[in-house]
Amino acid sequence: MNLMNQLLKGVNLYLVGMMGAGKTTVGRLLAKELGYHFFDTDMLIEQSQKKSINEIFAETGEAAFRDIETAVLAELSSCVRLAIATGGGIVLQRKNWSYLRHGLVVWLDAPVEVLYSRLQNDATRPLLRETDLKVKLQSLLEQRQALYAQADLHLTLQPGETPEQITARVIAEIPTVLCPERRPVTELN
Ligand SMILES: Nc1ncnc2c1ncn2[C@@H]1O[C@H](COP(=O)(O)OP(=O)(O)O)[C@@H](O)[C@H]1O
Ligand SMILES: O=C(O)C1=C[C@@H](OP(=O)(O)O)[C@@H](O)[C@H](O)C1
Ligand SMILES: [Mg+2]
Repeated sequence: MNLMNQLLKGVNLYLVGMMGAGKTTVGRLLAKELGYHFFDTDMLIEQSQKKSINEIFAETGEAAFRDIETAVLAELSSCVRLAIATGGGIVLQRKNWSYLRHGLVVWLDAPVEVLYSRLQNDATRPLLRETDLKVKLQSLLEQRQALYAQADLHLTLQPGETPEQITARVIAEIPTVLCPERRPVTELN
């Protein structure tokens, strides 16, 4: 077992952040690097409801979606050795934090311009439809920033930073949370 796994002891990693920040993309890579299992709360919701996120929002509304999201998170929090990509709104419900706190919460904080460039042609996120995308993203970020900031680890992403580079940075920063006296690890044996 490598140093990182000795430090983590199976603690789950929860990726939080705005739509388009890269939680699903980086979460998958993180799981691979750590020998963890990858889960995405949105994917689990769509599988359990046999509907898309768009359909759930359209047919039962956002409140119902949030209840399902909490139920999925509760299930996941009872497991170990998971890298979990959450939906961008998971931080909104206080009860979700009682589950997130079972693990290590990582905020992938990408600039609005980057989110905008990635989501311009996206049709899978109901909250971004029929609206001025950049204004909406800015407004959501302003509403949520203080919540995201409660994460254990805050990674400010740079334009052009690849998913692989971000994954490596998350891993390097984990010891600074688990062993506060430590600085980022550059070499993991
Ligand atoms: N570091 C990155 N560089 C370039 N594109 C990225 C990066 N991370 C994610 N993407 C792309 O941005 C879009 C949103 O990524 P995704 O992982 O779904 O974000 P989230 O789960 O946070 O909403 C996808 O098209 C993905 O391929
Ligand atoms: O920010 C939000 O409120 C949402 C983010 C989405 O997930 P991603 O962050 O993976 O896009 C999805 O859960 C839903 O559309 C709501
Ligand atoms: Mg996602």
